[in-house]
Amino acid sequence: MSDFSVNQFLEMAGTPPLDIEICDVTLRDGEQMPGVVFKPEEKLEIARRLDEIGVEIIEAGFPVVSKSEKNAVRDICNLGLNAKISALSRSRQSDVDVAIDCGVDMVSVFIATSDLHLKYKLHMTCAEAIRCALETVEYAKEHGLIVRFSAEDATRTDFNTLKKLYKKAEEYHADYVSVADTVGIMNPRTMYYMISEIKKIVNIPICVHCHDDLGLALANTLAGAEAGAKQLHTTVNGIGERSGNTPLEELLVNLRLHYGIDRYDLSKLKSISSLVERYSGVPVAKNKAVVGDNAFAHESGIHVAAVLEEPRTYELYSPEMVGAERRIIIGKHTGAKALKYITKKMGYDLEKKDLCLLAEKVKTASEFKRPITCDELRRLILDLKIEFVYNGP
Ligand SMILES: CC(=O)SCCNC(=O)CCNC(=O)[C@H](O)C(C)(C)COP(=O)(O)OP(=O)(O)OC[C@H]1O[C@@H](n2cnc3c(N)ncnc32)[C@H](O)[C@@H]1OP(=O)(O)O
Ligand SMILES: O=C(O)CCC(=O)C(=O)O
Repeated sequence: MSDFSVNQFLEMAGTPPLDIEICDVTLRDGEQMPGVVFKPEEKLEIARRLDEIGVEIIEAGFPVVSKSEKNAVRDICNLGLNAKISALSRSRQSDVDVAIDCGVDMVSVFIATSDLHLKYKLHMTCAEAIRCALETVEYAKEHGLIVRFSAEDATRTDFNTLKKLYKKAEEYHADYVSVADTVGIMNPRTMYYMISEIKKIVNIPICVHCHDDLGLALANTLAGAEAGAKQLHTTVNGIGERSGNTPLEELLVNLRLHYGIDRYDLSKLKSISSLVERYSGVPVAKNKAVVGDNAFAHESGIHVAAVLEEPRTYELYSPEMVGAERRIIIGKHTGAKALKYITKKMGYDLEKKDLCLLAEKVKTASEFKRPITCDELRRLILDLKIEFVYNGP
């Protein structure tokens, strides 16, 4: 039996096959989340885990940020991972030099191209910014690097200017052009349109780097991929600037369920999520898709009764698929069937009428707005003052 239920509308709606790769930027954009600092050894461990999952590219950092950042990027390059290692670089030869020093395979040369950024941040004309970027792309290529050219704030940039710039970057032998939706302004329809149009202009692969300011980063990334974008950017748990980036775990599960891409090891998603949660100090919301504590937790009596017979009734995909576990919670919404299951596991054999009485007690006891622990449940069973068979420890 499959690990997940199939969406019958995929075939009806027509779903294109995707030709994609993942570039995970947890160690760079993820770390730009205010307050997040990964220790060098933590960066290495995250890189190893990303490699085990099978992401094709790891953006290991932005080496000019600090000495320890540079060392960490270098150490990651020396790990001998399967993934290609990339570093971020401003459109400056000196930034590329530091990346080369680290031994990276790839460099992401970026320049902001929107009027807002040119005027208020770079204090450059568009022509000056383009010159800087192209010279840097050329320099990085001359030094044997794979080069991604990224237009920062691409989605708020005059589209004709942007298309010309991407074409130029291709002429300067960039290996990829990147659409950075830096402030998350896009929606799936506009992203699909934008990527489709860029695809008509350039023959090199396109990257999409989406931010979640409107909660659409994942949807926009998928829309970009459907339009033909090759390289999809992610961060573990979606950490990153402001509202964060496209979450790796959500994207990979979508790629599996909706597009049949099964080369990534999804069973490591829960553990990398917990690791990054711990290292970053950014708690994962309980109700977060795929890796939240409640992703496979059930309290409602009707749900639990069904899940105990067949988990797929209320689980789209199995917890095992992503390395998580199913949990049955006891609380206000618990019914007799759930209690039968839980009490049996605790060693009790209670009659139906006693389970109903126990359910009432559980509902009263859980008015303090929290789940009931097994110890509390045991006390409630004793409170019933009934006869029962106990086979527990
Ligand atoms: C969309 C993104 O995520 S972009 C990446 C953002 N990440 C970071 O900023 C990482 C953390 N940053 C840092 O540690 C520091 O800002 C550093 C080391 C990068 C630079 O530090 P400083 O030299 O002190 O510069 P400062 O931060 O004050 O200003 C940024 C400088 O970069 C320049 N700059 C910004 N983007 C680019 C670019 N793509 N290409 C060239 N120059 C750029 C700015 O014009 C400014 O230049 P100036 O100092 O000559 O005025
Ligand atoms: O496109 C990229 O590779 C990075 C740009 C970026 O981090 C952003 O604009 O948010």
